[in-house]
Amino acid sequence: MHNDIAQILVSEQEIKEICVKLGKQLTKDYQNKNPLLVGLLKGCMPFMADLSRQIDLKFEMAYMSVSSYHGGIASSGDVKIKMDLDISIKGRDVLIVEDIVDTANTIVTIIELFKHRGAASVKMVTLLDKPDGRLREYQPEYVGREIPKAFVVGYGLDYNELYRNLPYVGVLKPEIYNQK
Ligand SMILES: O=P(O)(O)OC[C@H]1O[C@H](OP(=O)(O)OP(=O)(O)O)[C@H](O)[C@@H]1O
Ligand SMILES: Nc1nc2[nH]cnc2c(=O)[nH]1
Repeated sequence: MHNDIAQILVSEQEIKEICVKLGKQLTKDYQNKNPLLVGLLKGCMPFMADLSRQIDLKFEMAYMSVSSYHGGIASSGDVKIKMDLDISIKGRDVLIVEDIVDTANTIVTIIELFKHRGAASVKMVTLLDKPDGRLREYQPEYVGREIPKAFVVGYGLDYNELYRNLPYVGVLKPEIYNQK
């Protein structure tokens, strides 16, 4: 698997440091609130597991499965809810946890939905932000690392459902895409 990676963009060590830093900030900012962390599956999984253990507060966690990348490396622009939340977010301070913001189609759609459902506040924390990929205007409140406009895999991020288990974030070798 590691042989398919051309370049590591965010190392395992850097990811650990990002989780510690964001965890401290969120602990401070949500001190007197009762936040609900909402992870957007599947990509959020490793980040949510590591980040949540760095937040020194009592909070609930919930998950929603959304997808707009139907295989390959291009957003369809069509955000599908594959599994919805199992709790009400009415009146809650929601913190969405994501692995990446790219076009921002996913996050803008979900924020609109959560506001419509009556959340008291909706903010987001993302491990990666790719500002050059934007198709919609959006600035995440909490960002681990900005990255350039390249398709990345690892630490939750997939290519055709593979590579999510890489412990770092990297760029695939071009021949991997060309095999299809
Ligand atoms: O800003 P955008 O261009 O909308 O891209 C961001 C979304 O893309 C990925 O999800 P994907 O649709 O690939 O589903 P997954 O989490 O199951 O991999 C990622 O986890 C974000 O949810
Ligand atoms: N795996 C992966 N999914 C994404 N979704 C939006 N951008 C990306 C990306 O760079 N890699």
